[in-house]
Amino acid sequence: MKYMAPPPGEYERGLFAHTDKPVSTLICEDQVSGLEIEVNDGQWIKLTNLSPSSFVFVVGDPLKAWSNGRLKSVNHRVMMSGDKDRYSIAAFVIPNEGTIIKTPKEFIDDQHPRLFKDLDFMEFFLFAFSDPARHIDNGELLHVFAGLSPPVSN
Ligand SMILES: O=C(O)CCC(=O)C(=O)O
Ligand SMILES: [Fe+2]
Repeated sequence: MKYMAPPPGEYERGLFAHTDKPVSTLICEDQVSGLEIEVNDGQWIKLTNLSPSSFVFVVGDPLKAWSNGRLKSVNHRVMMSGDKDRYSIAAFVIPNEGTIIKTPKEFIDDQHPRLFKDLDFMEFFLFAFSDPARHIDNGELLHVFAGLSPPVSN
């Protein structure tokens, strides 16, 4: 992906805040940082000074569902500053059509009640990019599609 440098002196959105809809994503960025993650108190942290051989592993919503919420699908975005364009590569894990994401029973007990219904990956993925989903907050899509209880905070 290529993100254009913003106008001089500006701090501009390159990619809107979202959680990933593939099972997981590996991101590699080239020289110019810009990837930010949202932490619990609503603060955004820029991932800076990644070595050129680093990859960022992003847990997607289906992996959060599989792990019964133990793995967090972090909200992230790209913000641009400075005068250089940014290049990144993202490798998405998309399972075969027909794959059902099912929480293993080992992740469910009295302290950790089941949070999500079994979900058909491709149905969820298509829903996430469908017209009705445009009116739903991106971070809520998993809960709207498969949540069994009110959303747990990320
Ligand atoms: O370009 C990046 O570093 C982030 C890309 C990303 O979050 C995505 O494609 O889902
Ligand atoms: Fe992403």
